Amino acid sequence: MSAPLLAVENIGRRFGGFVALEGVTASFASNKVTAVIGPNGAGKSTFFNVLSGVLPPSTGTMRFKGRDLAGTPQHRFAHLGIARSYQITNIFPELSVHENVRVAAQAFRSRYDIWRDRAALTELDDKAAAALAAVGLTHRGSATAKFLAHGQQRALEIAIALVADPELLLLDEPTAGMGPEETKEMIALIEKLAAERTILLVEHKMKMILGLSDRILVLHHGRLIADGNPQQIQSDPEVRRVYLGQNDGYA
Ligand SMILES: Nc1ncnc2c1ncn2[C@@H]1O[C@H](COP(=O)(O)OP(=O)(O)OP(=O)(O)O)[C@@H](O)[C@H]1O
Repeated sequence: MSAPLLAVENIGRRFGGFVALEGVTASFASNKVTAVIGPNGAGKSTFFNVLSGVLPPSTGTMRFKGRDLAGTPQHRFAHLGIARSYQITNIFPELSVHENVRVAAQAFRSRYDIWRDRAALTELDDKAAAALAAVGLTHRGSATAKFLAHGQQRALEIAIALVADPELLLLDEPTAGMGPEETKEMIALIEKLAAERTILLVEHKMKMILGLSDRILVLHHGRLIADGNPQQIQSDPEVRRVYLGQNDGYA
């Protein structure tokens, strides 16, 4: 078995006296889709925020490709190969779709050579075009971002994350607010992206998770209560007990 892309050990996070995440140990192999699920307040966002460098963990260690991430500032995460999308669409509404991605590509590059020469600009344009192609938005490149449909805005957000060429892509509720058709398109996109990188997602749509994920982690009260493939998770008695009476559609 090859070394995991990301390995976390005994990760915890406190907010004052409140323990939002405790003792989570897991490792993630390359080119797999892993979903993180759990009832409201289970610690999913906190886990994501820790994995993407938004919040430092209070306890535990994280290693990415064998490198200890302790003390790594958030902006370095993308350079190391970890990028994320957010739960709330996070784009510049007045810029064009292409400009949104190019600005991200510009921000990602070394600030010293951005305006160096024409070739550097062409490179940024090419990078933006490749990211848009990867999410199927080439045909909307010149549209003003605010006029995109919700599903396309979420795809644009993913394109923005892709300019860093991440090996690990964290998606926070990528289908939030989507109807069945847009959800189907997003699933197809995630499947396509997963062929070339590792994907971790937080989602509430259980049917989607069971169909899409190679592996599912279940958090409850900040603890990892189950870790397995969709079949194992579906038949796990503790998971069933936790979801009983929840409105997450688990069945
Ligand atoms: N910045 C913070 N300060 C204090 N408490 C926090 C903070 N962020 C999260 N919490 C608490 O930590 C717990 C876990 O929250 P978190 O948002 O990680 O859960 P979640 O599983 O993502 O929930 P949801 O499904 O509702 O988004 C909750 O009780 C929440 O109130």
